[in-house]
Amino acid sequence: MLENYIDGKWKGHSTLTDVINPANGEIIAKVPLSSEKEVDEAVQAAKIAQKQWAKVPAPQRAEVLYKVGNIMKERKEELARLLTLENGKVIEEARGEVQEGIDMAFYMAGEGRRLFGQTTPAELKDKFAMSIRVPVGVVAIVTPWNFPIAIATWKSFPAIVAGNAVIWKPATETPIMAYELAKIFEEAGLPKGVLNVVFGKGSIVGEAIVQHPDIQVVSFTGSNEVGRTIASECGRQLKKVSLEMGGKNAVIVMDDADLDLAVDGIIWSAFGTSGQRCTACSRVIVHKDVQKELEKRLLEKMEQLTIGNGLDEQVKVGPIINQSSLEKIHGYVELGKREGAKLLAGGFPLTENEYKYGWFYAPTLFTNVHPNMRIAQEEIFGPVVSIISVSSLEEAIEVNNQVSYGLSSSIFTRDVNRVFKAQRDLDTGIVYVNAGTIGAEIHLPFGGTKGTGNGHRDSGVQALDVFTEWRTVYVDYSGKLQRAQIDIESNE
Ligand SMILES: NC(=O)c1ccc[n+]([C@@H]2O[C@H](COP(=O)([O-])OP(=O)(O)OC[C@H]3O[C@@H](n4cnc5c(N)ncnc54)[C@H](O)[C@@H]3O)[C@@H](O)[C@H]2O)c1
Ligand SMILES: O=C[C@H](O)CS(=O)(=O)O
Repeated sequence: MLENYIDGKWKGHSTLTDVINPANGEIIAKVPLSSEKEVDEAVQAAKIAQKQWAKVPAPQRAEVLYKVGNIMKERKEELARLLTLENGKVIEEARGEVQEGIDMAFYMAGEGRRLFGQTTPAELKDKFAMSIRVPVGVVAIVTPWNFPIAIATWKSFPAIVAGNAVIWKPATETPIMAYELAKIFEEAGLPKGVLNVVFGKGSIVGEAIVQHPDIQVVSFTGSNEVGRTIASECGRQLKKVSLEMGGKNAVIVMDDADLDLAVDGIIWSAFGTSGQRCTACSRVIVHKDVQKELEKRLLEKMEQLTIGNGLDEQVKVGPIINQSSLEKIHGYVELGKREGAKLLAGGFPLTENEYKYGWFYAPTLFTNVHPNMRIAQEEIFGPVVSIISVSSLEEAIEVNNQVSYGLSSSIFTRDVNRVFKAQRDLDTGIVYVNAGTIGAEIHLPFGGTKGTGNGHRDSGVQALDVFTEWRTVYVDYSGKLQRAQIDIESNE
């Protein structure tokens, strides 16, 4: 039975819901469905804690993150197995996700000794000017089920090292990672109230967070639908909001590409995590001269994919998170057929034998897809790929950019001129060259253009911009009143 973590105490709740292993339908935990009351309790605790936490020197705040990183490292295998149990992703990817969190802990702990501002000459004599980062106060993070620990670390670690207190609402499908991370923070000695975890529905706990007048920042990762609602409420309240949302990512394969490399990149990006990554490849934009050969090699590789329970080391494609996601994916496949795309492989849920009690979908490949079809425009969030044929690099870039999202893109080519044109013209926050669309590193900014975000970034030092304000400080040590903004000569 999981419990909320508020003001350094574990608090049970009378209303609970089941946490289900998507690979076999087993109930693996029960999680609170909290209310506005618990959100307010957490905010009141956070307000008190933050005042003290902000006064702790940043290098000391960072010590807690070093400890968190070390505990995560010691418990890496156990955390990865729990992650596979609640989310379904295959164990090697679960290990990779936990490692992202560990990397983020050490990276952000390093920021405790940097948190750089700027110093600059002042206009006037005997005057000093600088800008420094200051914490915002109480911040909220709202996270999705597809990367339940990594994304939480991308947000909570910069927030905490910068001197804020955090209210975290994890996705109800994957609360175990949140529970474990809170326990790790507790063991690492984080003062009470600096991190508070409130479990519950987005429509209740999420909305209460967004509405709460004492929460200064909402950092959200999830769907566009929810992101828009959050943004409009935050806009009404003039509350800072950082949004990381969906994607419709493409791999471009040019006629000079190493096709085997491109196939490996597509398979990994499209079917890894069963296509349930914001960065997943769901379009392949291929030069017409190599289309047939690419399709042949893709189909051969797809046949070798083992689908099943992610705890089995041989399995490469795990389950879909739940029944409603499975239905959404299948709905898009049926739509693609009606739109006139040609189904080359997959296109159905797996329901027999070992798949009977879980939610599995066969890796699916469409060809003859027109860029305007809905399957080529909308986020499916499952193992479904559409092949679109083009005749030139310019056309490939145009097709890539003709969607309302802008998260990740990739190009396979051996031509350095094409590489430089592509990285200049592809309208996405992340561009890969001769690699698939997934595999972000935590010390670089992560996020996208257009409908994927609102200009903020997770990860990298850029994450600190979400959780800090800039304070500009002028120190006049002349001992007399000097007046800026009037003719400097008159201040002689
Ligand atoms: N760009 C990125 O960095 C990134 C990374 C991972 C996932 N995603 C996106 O996330 C989506 C999948 O995740 P999901 O299904 O968990 O998304 P979701 O939008 O359904 O839920 C995300 C979080 O928001 C909460 N929520 C739901 N309604 C809310 C409301 N009205 N107010 C406040 N909070 C609310 C949910 O409970 C959950 O914790 C996909 O669209 C994927 O592309 C984006
Ligand atoms: O969302 C988290 C992932 O790490 C992003 S990626 O697909 O690996 O780039």
